[in-house]
Amino acid sequence: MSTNNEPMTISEKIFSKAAGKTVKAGEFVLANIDRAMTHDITGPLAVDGFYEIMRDKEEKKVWDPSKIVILFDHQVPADSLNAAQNHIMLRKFAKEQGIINYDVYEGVCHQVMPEKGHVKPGDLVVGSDSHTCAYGSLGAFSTGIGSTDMAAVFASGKLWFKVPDTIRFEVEGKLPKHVYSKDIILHLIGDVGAEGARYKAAEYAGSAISSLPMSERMTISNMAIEMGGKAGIIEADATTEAYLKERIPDYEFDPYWKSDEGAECELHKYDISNLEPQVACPHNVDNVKPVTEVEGTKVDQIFVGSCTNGRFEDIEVVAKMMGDEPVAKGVRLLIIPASRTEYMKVLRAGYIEQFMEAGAMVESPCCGPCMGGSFGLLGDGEVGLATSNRNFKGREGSPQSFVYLSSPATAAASALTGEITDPRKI
Ligand SMILES: CC(C)[C@H](C(=O)O)[C@@H](O)C(=O)O
Ligand code: SF4
Repeated sequence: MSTNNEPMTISEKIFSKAAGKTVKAGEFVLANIDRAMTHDITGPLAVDGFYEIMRDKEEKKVWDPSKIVILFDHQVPADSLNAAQNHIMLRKFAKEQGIINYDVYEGVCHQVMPEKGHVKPGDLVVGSDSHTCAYGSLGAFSTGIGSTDMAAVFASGKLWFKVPDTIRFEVEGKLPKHVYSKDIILHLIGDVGAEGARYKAAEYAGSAISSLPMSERMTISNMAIEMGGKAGIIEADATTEAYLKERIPDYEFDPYWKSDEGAECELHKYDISNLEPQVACPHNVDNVKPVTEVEGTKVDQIFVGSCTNGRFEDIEVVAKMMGDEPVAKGVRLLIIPASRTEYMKVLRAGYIEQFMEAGAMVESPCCGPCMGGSFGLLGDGEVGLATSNRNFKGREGSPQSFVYLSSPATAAASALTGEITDPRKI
């Protein structure tokens, strides 16, 4: 795509393809969207906005139904009359327009989108959800937009962007035992802060990233927004290729979709060989401390799930660490696999029986208590530990509650003791 030999970032390459001409960071472009995702919370407003835009048109059709995906995940199964009405409205819209619609049983949007093969390297993807940056784990430029922007995408398939600058995190070293990609991303966010990557495309590279399996890469890309990032990209490699070949029959690896050597970026280097498990403390995601500084904090509820850490691999870590031990007295352990597919893997491995024996609760795939809009809420003064991505005041229920964020391993260790516990000591 490049017309000269200047090195380009992967974001510049993707926006050049989407704009049909070579563009650089800082330029404003009208970009063609490859894929658009919306869900049960932000979808209804996008649909209303779409009809508003189309009000004078005789034919009120979306630009390309095959490029839109509608999912229900935040309030499922419908937990209020309002949610039920929203589901009805979106089902009707999807049917009329011929749009793919994953219903209440399928899972969390950011798990289902990659899982069902809706994203590939080099794509420009938008979703009306802030954690849409998760699909950067597949080498796409993927970002969250508002419902009114989504209405414009439904109508035209295009959206204005400023091509972002790049902030590149080169992470080297081998992860110590019981330390996971969640600890890496919490460490990075704690280091650069909640605004550290504002309107930049975060790129994650280096041996510590390229050695991660897809499940752990998704955790890292998912949380780019918690440092203000517009995207969170990991260039595609053999691991990505193997994941995509199972899902997109005609997928062919294209080495073009990566940042060129020497492309302009703000570079941050890390060595995680001695990284401790990390915990984000109330009430900000960048309030990150090593677990040893917060161990002993009593917890009332532990939530293992969400688009950040609700995959089979995450839940397996918990199952293995807990073994035959019960959940500590007085603690509620809530486990919610991120999708039906992940749930089935957990089921087939025998872990659901193990968790139920241990006194945990296992729920069908959904966002659950992640953003406090559904069930499993925290009451006044309660302390929650979660494997999700946000711990803002009131995020999981009462504004008088406290949410800590950690890896599944730290969550499992804490479920056994009833207090925040260093998984290396179990
Ligand atoms: C409901 C939705 C708008 C929201 C988001 O955009 O992130 C939610 O998914 C969240 O995690 O807070
Ligand atoms: S699991 Fe949480 S972070 Fe992910 S989409 Fe749902 S509410 Fe948002």
